[in-house]
Amino acid sequence: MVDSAEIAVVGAGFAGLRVARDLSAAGRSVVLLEAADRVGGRAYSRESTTDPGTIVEVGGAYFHRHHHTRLAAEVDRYRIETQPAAPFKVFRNRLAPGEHNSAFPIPAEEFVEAERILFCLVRDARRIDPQAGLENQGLEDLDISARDYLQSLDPPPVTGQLLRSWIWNMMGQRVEEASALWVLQFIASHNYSVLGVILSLDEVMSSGTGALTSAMANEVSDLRLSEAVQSIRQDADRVHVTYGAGRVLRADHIVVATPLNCMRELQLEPPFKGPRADVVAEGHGGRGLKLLIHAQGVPEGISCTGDGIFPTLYDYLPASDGGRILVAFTDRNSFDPTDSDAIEAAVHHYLPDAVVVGTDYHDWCEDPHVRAPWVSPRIGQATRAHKSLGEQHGRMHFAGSDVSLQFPGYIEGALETADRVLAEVSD
Ligand SMILES: Cc1cc2nc3c(=O)[nH]c(=O)nc-3n(C[C@H](O)[C@H](O)[C@H](O)COP(=O)(O)OP(=O)(O)OC[C@H]3O[C@@H](n4cnc5c(N)ncnc54)[C@H](O)[C@@H]3O)c2cc1C
Repeated sequence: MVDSAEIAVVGAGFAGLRVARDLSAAGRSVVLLEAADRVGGRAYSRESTTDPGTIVEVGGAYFHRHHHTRLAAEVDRYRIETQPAAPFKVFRNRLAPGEHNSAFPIPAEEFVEAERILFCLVRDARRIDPQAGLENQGLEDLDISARDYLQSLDPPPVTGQLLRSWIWNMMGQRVEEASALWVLQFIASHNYSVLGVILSLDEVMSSGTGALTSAMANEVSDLRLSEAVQSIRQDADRVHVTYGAGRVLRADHIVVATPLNCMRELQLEPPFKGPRADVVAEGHGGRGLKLLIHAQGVPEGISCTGDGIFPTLYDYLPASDGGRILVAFTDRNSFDPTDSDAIEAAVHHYLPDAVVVGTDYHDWCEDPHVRAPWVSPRIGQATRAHKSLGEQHGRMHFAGSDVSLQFPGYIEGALETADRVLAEVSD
């Protein structure tokens, strides 16, 4: 086994796979080191634990071709079969006061005010240049809690609850903990469209993301699984990478494509300095929890949004027993996914007749190779370090959705940073 390469890549999620595959194709000598025993990282399709034989996504799944063009190109390259996300036909929205059981749940008496709120969101998102980094644009006044920001807009009740529920879902943090600036960044990324964010949950890969990540991995010349990197030291000529049981790999460059919340466990020499060092040490605050709830007695195409401990609960797949597998979003601080009584109560909040058969999930916060689900900064972090998180550090380069400028928190963001890093190491 060689102990040197032109380029070492750390982490075989979408970012690391794309970098290592394209460098392999260009004839560069590359070694991809992955701590887990599988590729894909936070894109993880596997057999359901509640419905054996059914493949489910416990991590990233949804995309929209219009916005997520790099991912669409990968899907097309390997002829990966896709299908529309389950279309919603039945609505149970608990958006106090009352229920609003329609696809567009805003009542007529709120139309004018709802339009004003959407205008304010788009107006404030327009202050963001998604390519510039949030720390460089004088946006500190927006880096406040999403709760305080929404209160300042004074939305009418149903519109306000709808926004709080979706923000909780998309940010993986309650509105009091999530940064309004990060919400606005999502809107800016999706062509300055609020609906663009919600409608980006459009399409899924029929056999799971694993089919795509395996196809990408097959084109990587040297992939080493179950090999965690511990330290990276660089001198004037090379980087020295210590991994596995103390082995050392020498390379001209290294691409670190690990989740942000794992970076503080890597011993880097020289270390980061300034706000970047602080934010890496703190870790981001995303705690999003995606639960796959196998239930009977629920209508096909159900969609629930509202004031429950699950801000959203919606249809995902048919189960083999005639029931449905639903997706619920909440966050790991607010909810214990092992508490089956709490799951039943949370489902009954929207669907009193449902019978819960079982629940499946992956605890990303406890996964030692990931440490958190999708990226969602703590209030005040993004205006201290955003673009700088992905900046080249000598011979070290940084990729991954968590350091993306345009699509952080999405698979597309991982591929976006791979483009940047490929350009850096080609110079
Ligand atoms: C529950 C959930 C739902 C999501 N939903 C969506 C969605 O619907 N649509 C969407 O686009 N995105 C979604 N995302 C986000 C998306 O999955 C991620 O942003 C994306 O997959 C991250 O890719 P990545 O390559 O940046 O990092 P990762 O996929 O996390 O890959 C990083 C890799 O680094 C490895 N690693 C860590 N430390 C080391 C080390 N020391 N040495 C070697 N290897 C190491 C890890 O094992 C991992 O394989 C979701 C994420 C989660 C968790």
